[in-house]
Parts: sequence; structure tokens; C-alpha cells
Amino acid sequence: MNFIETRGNDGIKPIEVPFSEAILNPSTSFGGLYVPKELPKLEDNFILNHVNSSYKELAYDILKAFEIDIDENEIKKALDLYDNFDNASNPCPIVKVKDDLFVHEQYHGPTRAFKDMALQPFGSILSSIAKKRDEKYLILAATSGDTGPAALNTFKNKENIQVVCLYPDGGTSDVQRLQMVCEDGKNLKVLGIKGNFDDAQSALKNLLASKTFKEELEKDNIKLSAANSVNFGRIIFQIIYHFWSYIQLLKQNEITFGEKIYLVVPSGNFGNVLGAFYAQEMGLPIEKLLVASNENNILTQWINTGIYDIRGKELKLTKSPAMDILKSSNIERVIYSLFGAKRTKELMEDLNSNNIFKMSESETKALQKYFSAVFSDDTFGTKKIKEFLDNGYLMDPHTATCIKAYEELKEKPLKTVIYSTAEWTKFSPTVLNALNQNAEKYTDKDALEEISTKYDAFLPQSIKELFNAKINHSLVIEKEEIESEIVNFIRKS
Ligand SMILES: N[C@@H](CCOP(=O)(O)O)C(=O)O
Repeated sequence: MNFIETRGNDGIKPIEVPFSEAILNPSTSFGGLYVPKELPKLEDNFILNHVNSSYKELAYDILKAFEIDIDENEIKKALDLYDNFDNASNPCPIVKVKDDLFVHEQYHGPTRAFKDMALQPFGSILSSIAKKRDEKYLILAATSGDTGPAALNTFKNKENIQVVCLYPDGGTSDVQRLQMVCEDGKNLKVLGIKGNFDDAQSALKNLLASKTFKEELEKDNIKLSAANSVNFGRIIFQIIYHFWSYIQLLKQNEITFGEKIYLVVPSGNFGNVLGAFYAQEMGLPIEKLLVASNENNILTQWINTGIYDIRGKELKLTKSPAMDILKSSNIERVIYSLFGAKRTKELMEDLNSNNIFKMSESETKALQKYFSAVFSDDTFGTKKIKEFLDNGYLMDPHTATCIKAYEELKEKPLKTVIYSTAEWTKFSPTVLNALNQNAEKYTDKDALEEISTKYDAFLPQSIKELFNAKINHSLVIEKEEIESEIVNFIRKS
């Protein structure tokens, strides 16, 4: 299957490209994003046929439905990386927390966040193709905390690959920061920037679109790609686990085949919930996608009003930093699916030029057929962390935002899966404040120890080791210095 562009084609780029091309070179005409020409429709009995499949078998068959131009053995090698997760046969388990409520734990990979579910196999495939083609790539990653560690981990020491990861200084948790600045691969560069996540992501998008930057890289025979969800190579792996959720509920006799469910997804860049939307379009019985956000509630505003307005909005630093985002990348792919390329280009150009776009009433209704949204603040989150642990379940602040959506947005008494995108270990001071109902300034190390001892919670070795690890990347730079720092790094390596 080939891939086309959300904002249409400029007559210079190829009108459609295979999967390998879309992931190696994600920059498109007019700054759009690659999307599949059409989504594969899975056969009626696809789900039933996979009730006894392993995650890897399910993933393989979904990837096959996309007819991607990647060698079968490469795909299998990439999927074998799930064997390194906590439980090889179930890399993202579902846990029942109430009669009708289930948590899909997506954080059992090496960097303790859902990004590993996609970046582990994506990194393997991308670097294998680069090596086979004998091409060198610079992979950019902008992160609000989870993508960065996962991108660095997957590409560390990979031949033909260099990675530059941009994070907002002071805009991630301390564990997230340490996961990045302590990484030691010789092909990795981590840059803190004086700015927020939107600044980091805008820099990435500008560089992807910049002819002169790409020409500069070409002098060293280097091509440019990205590890963020602007790259469809991320999204394709973020479709699979929604099928897994449904199949797990079937296996546990919690639902019967065909019964619809709600999925609640904590959202920032909208890649995870976009994967769920695509899964629904491919045949997964979903009643509605419930979008949870924090006080940076732009997604709630968009879904509830059809207006995306960031004029005069300041990005707030919250206790759920991975969702501290105002310019969300993947709303564009949803808009394209619902209204086509011409309208997507119009709306995205409005947003770029005026910091606002307005959809019509009928467009807003069309969006609301699939999505409902609500946001919550940190006070709500800490209350829910405590309430759930009192009932035996430990969750992180991002997962806690989902509870608001579960409590307020469900219109039918259907089973609901909430997505736990990151492990509590990445946010232990916030979690301990919630549990002790105080505002003490705990260090991450103390909070991790106290929670794991008091509540007998598992503490991964990779997290414990961070506090004795050497800091390999201490540079924090101005936004304006990003491009020259990257070029320096390329030239020095
Ligand atoms: N929440 C992300 C931000 C980047 O999102 P992505 O899905 O586009 O990589 C993070 O934690 O870094």
C-alpha cells in the first residue's frame, strides 16, 4: 500500500510513496503528513481468528494488511523486540480495576512508557533499511518526556544512524530527564532547550521542512527523518495494541464478540488516539474514543467546539508533563480522514498563520461522532491516584486524567479501557504527594524508595540505576542555537 499527503501534493514530490519512503523521509509537500492511501478493512472474523494469537502474531497480521514494503524477516526481527518487555507473551497487559473498567498498561518496555510499543520495532526497521541501502540518517526527536528516552534507546549505537533529541529544560520529570541525559550511545546527542515542548516540536518541523538544512546535511551524505508521531512508522505500531485490548477483554470473557467498548486515551500529540481511530475504521467495535487531557486543554476545546484556538494561550507546566502540548500533530490526520486534503490544507494554514482554525458546525458534528473529550487539573489527578491506590491500583498522573473521562463522558454502560501510557516510576514525587496528601518537595530517589517499600511496588532496575549514572549530555541551549548545534554534532561525529 502506498502513502499520500494530508495537504495534497505540490507536483514536485511523488504523488504517492511506499511505506519505506514515508518513514525514511517524512517531510511532505506543504508541511503535511503521510497517511495510508486507504486504510485496510480487516475481514469480519479477523478478531475472532486472533483470540489465541500472541501479540507478535497479531501485530504481524495487522502490518501485513497494510502491505508494507518491508521484508518479512525484518518485520519479524523488529517484533521480536517485544520479547524484552516485562512479559514477552503479553507486552501490554490489561488489568481489571472496577467491574466495567480496565487499565491497558502500555509501559512495560525498556523506558517505561507506551512509546516503546512503537519505537522499539520502528527503530529496528528504520535502521535496517538505512543499513541495507547504505544510507546515513539523522533522526530528530522532540519530546515532552516519553518519546525522547524511547527514541534514544531504540537507536542507540545503530549503524548509519545519528539521533538528536530536543527536550524542554524543566519541562519533563526528573526521571525522564535522567533517562535522556545519561544515555551514552556515541551516535546520540541530547539538547535541553530554553523553551517548552511546542518550541522543540516547532524546531523539529521547521528543520524537516527546511531545504537549506537538508542541503547542509547532504554535504555529509546524511538524510533527515524523525522519531515523533509525525512519522507514520510510529502510528502503524500504535494501531495494533487497540486490537489487543479488545481481544484481551474477549479472552477474559468480559465482552462478547461484536460488543462495543469505550477507549479512554490520555492525549497530547494525538498519536495514540489516532491509532485507535484508525483501528475503529479498520473494524474494531468501538463505541467512542474518549480523549483525556490536562489543563493544556486545547484538544477538549477543539472536540467540543470545532475551534482550535491557541491565540494568547501559554503552555502550562503540569504534573502530567508528557501532555503539556498546545500544537498537537495528529489532529491533522483525523481532519484529513474526515474532510480530505483540500480542507486539511485550509485549516492547517489558518492555524499556522493565525493560530486559530474554525471548523463548521457539520464538521464539528462529524468529529464528535468519533470523539468526546474532557480535561482535568492536577488536583483531580492527585485525588484519583490516592483513591485508586486505596483500592489497590497504583497509577501515574497521565492515567489519572482518564478517570475524569470515564466518569463524565460515558453515555452507555459499556466496558471501558483506559490507557496507562507511562509507569508511576517516572513521576514518583507527584504520586507520593498524592498518596501522602501533602506538598512536600520529595526527590525522585526518595519518593521511589518510599512508594516501592510502603506499597510493595515493582521498581525496575533501569530506573534505580539512573541515580548513579554519569550525565553524558549537559547542554541546555537557546532555541535559536538548535540548528547550529545539530550541524556541529554531525560534523564532529
Ligand atoms: N508526549 C510526547 C510528545 C511527543 O509525541 P509524539 O507521539 O509525537 O512522539 C512525549 O512524551 O515526548
